[in-house]
Amino acid sequence: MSPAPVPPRLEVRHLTRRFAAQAVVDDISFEIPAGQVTCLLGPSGCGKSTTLRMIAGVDVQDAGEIHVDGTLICGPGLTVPPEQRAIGLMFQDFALFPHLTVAENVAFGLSGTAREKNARVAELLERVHLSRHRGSYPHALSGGEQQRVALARALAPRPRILLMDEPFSGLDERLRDDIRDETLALLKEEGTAVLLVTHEPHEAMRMADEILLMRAGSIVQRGAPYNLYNAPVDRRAAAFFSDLNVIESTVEGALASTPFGEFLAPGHADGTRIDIVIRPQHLKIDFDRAGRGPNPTQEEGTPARGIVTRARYLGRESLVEFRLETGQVLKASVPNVFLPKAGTPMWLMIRRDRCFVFPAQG
Ligand SMILES: Nc1ncnc2c1ncn2[C@@H]1O[C@H](COP(=O)(O)OP(=O)(O)OP(=O)(O)O)[C@@H](O)[C@H]1O
Repeated sequence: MSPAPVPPRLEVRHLTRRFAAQAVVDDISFEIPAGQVTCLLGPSGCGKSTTLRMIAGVDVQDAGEIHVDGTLICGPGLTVPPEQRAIGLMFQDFALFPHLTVAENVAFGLSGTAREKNARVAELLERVHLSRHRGSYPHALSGGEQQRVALARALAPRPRILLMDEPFSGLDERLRDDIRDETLALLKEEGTAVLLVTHEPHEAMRMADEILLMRAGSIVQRGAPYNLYNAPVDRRAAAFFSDLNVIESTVEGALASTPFGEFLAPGHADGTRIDIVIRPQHLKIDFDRAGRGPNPTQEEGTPARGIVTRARYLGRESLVEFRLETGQVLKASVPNVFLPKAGTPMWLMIRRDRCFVFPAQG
């Protein structure tokens, strides 16, 4: 007989929360297995924190259920109190206890003998490289160190689930990526199921095994970061991850005509207005040779001539803006330093395999 399937560590079914008759979380369902980091990503006000608060037990849903390891903890007629949920919390303001030392902060939620507690505190402080600060008070630590103490404190009781709400947003920009990587390594070692709320796509891409993209209370797309970036469900989902170029067209005979040649628009009826969407890094640039550009290719289609209107160096790449003969402005992102003068004619090609075709918005 095959073993019974392991239930997900966290399972949320049809969760709904209304304020003044408006659903700010509207029938969402998802699951997180042990050891997985899932990011709830979306713009401000889309319902991310409300979702987290219901799972933590500090807010109660109007409908739906929450299960941990296959056991109902919150549903019709049942609400397990927050302190009995084995769920750890880590929020933006780490809220360390100022009158307790680093070691005392980490030990705060621990049970067991003094020896067991000391061993767990020592293990975690070692892991976050803060052993030498065990006797320090929070005010004597940097923001990044305080964040690591908060992480150690949240993980100390070995929670089954860790909920993190914008945990890195109070930190210096330059510190953040290092701390994200360190945090991720520790979370993976501990095998906790993590639900991390963020409005920053970069953070979700860096941290998540799975992203749940949320908009106006609903999950509009879910999947690995690669899938959300490379196969967005709609133009707004695509725009969440980078700048976009949008070329508008109308379908005729299953084809859409553009300055870059004709595009297939299967499944769109004749007369449908569509947006052909492409990220700036998928535009290619070539030089103008006395009014001539490169030959058309199957992959890149027909090149279109444009005039440079602006070029800016952004560090890792340069952003060059062009005006096509149709008047449309397109942005191309080019690695390293590429700063052609305004007015320079150049040729643009677009990676057809990187274009998305959506019905026009609005
Ligand atoms: N207690 C409350 N009473 C009334 N409305 C609320 C309450 N809590 C949240 N809301 C509303 O619910 C919506 C979702 O809020 P929520 O904090 O979940 O969004 P969020 O996606 O986490 O946003 P942010 O990233 O800005 O924190 C917002 O419009 C908010 O004003």
